[in-house]
Amino acid sequence: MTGNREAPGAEAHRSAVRSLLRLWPFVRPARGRMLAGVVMAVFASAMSLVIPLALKWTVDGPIADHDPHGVWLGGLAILVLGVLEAGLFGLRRLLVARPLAQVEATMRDTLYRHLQRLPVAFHDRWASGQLLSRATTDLMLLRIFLAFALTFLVVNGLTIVTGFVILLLQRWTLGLVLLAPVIPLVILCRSFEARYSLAARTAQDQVGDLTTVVEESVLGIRVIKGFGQHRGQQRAFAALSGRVRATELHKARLLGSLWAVIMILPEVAIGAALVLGVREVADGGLTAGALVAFLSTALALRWPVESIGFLLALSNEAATATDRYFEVLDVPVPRDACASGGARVPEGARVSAGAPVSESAAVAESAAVAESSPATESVAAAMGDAPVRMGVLASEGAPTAGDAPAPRDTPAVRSASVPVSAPEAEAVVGGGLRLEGVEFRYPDAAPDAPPVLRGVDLHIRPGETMALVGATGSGKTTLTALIPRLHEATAGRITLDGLDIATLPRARLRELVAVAFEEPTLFSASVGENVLMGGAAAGPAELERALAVAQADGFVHALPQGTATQVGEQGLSLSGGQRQRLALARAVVGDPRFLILDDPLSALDVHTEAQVERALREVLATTTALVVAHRPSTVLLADRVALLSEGRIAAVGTHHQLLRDNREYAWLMSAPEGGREPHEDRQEGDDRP
Ligand SMILES: Nc1ncnc2c1ncn2[C@@H]1O[C@H](COP(=O)(O)OP(=O)(O)OP(=O)(O)O)[C@@H](O)[C@H]1O
Repeated sequence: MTGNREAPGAEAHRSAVRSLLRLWPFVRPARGRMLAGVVMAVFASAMSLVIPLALKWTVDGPIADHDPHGVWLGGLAILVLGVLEAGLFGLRRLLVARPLAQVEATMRDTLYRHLQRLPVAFHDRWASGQLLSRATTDLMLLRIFLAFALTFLVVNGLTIVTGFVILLLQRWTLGLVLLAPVIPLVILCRSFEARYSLAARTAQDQVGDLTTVVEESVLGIRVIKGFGQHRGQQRAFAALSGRVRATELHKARLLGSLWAVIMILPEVAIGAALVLGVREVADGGLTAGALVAFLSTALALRWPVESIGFLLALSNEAATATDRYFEVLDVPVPRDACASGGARVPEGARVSAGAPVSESAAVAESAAVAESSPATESVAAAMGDAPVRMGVLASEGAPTAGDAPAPRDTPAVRSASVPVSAPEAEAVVGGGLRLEGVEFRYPDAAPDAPPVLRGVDLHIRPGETMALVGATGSGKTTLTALIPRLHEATAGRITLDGLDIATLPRARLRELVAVAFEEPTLFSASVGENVLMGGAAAGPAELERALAVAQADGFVHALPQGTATQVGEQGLSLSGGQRQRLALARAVVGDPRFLILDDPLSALDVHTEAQVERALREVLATTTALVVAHRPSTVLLADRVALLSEGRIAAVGTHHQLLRDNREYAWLMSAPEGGREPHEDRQEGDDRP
């Protein structure tokens, strides 16, 4: 993933409260305990307001009357109130910790599931660090807000109101003196909120960019070291990190200035009340005990008032985190992607697309996730809709008439493990893989750029293997990505055994089609788990067969724990050829009806390639396959070859026919002379011979 891709920018003006209200569907299951926590915190704060009253009673009563017994009683009452206050605060923490950890886990789980269901085009557009930071830093900010800031905003707000009522009741003149700073403070807080929320958004986005750079540097460490780019990379990182630092300092300055005013104004007001109060005591208008109680109440309100600054800051950061979270969750998921696994988004949490399911489903799902093993879960989750072992639609249709030779006569009929619906059985008559007038343009392509594919017509008959050949950048990978609907064709239609893939449920489509990509991606799991991702119903026997087909059995069994050996992150502990063979094994393990291979042998040495080709021939004989090929040896696996040129299928025929009749194909398949690459013979901008 590249760091250049952007995440949608911040809305400059939005209400923090409105943003935070969107958390309700997730918070609802914890509402009982959260409310109980607030009640406890209110009681605890009430204790802090009752203590000054006990103090007043002690000073004006037993101390004034020189009653040692009463003084002890007063002291004991104050001690009990203090212990109660501390105990209630501790209990509150215990009460909310578990449900809020669950809220965070559910939100993270929902985000992850949603990401798995979003189309590839979304992942092309979003930088990985932006998604990572939403799933980690932002959710942590939200937990802190829910566990701490939200409760204390309520409790401290109530404490301040109650405290001022008590102060006004005790001595309204002195109470008004303390109330005087409220108006400037409210104005200040409003201006702070607007500025701080912008700074918080910038900081959180910058942390996302920084995460992307760290991730890319770690994954690309070989390239960075190989090209001695560590200093350049370090400079780029330092520049980004400097920007994060500057934003954090800006936030600290904003918070610091708010805090200074929030602390100074009440101190000044308390000082003024003290002077006036002492004068009243001297004039005999007020008892010493009443003044002590008044000032103790005022001092008990210091922390609630002073805390408003950073509670507002935390709330703004949480509102920003909520916006960032829902920016992803609001991206519509293709409807059938939801249907296959269920969109585990609490009711009301998502505003667009896909039918949200109940929050209890989300929680139950999260519990199930927690019980499964991390490795298996991560692999299964990475697959999104883990494929069920493929079945067969029905008997093959006879090859249609055409000018090319008939495919090998090995029928692609196997025992069905997935029930075949009536429409599927009817549709199979026009069997094979067919592309009709297919057009595709990348969503982020320049508006004036021509589509990558325009009017692609191609028919691969049942059981046939078709090689797809074309110049670099001609759109071969793009075309293969349309068949399992990793991207949606912008026009035209693609049918599998006569069924339009646009109407097939995505889960069904993925059962029918298996893909091995040019870049073999492996996950942090065992070799066996990586391969078995290609066939949920496949067992040890299928695993062994797939490894043998991909000529991977030799090296896999030589690994310390055989198929149970863990491959490192992204399979980097294996060679490129080994990874490619495992990716191939994964594609064939589910015995797929349609097999799409994107240059599957590119990283193999000639001897291994020859061995893999031999084994692949057996697999290809029983499937309908499209194989992207750059080399004659790979092309020879196919019955026919399609030449992709300028976004269209320019020619279809056997390898030898095309070599003879098509200059572009002959040029693409010819070995470079004298070490010169074919494109060196051409003019700049000319992609054809
Ligand atoms: N995500 C994307 N967004 C925009 N354009 C893209 C994207 N992916 C590929 N392209 C463009 O689409 C065109 C076809 O790319 P594609 O990868 O399909 O070619 P290819 O024939 O498979 O090339 P190669 O033989 O080098 O693998 C290229 O011009 C490429 O720049």
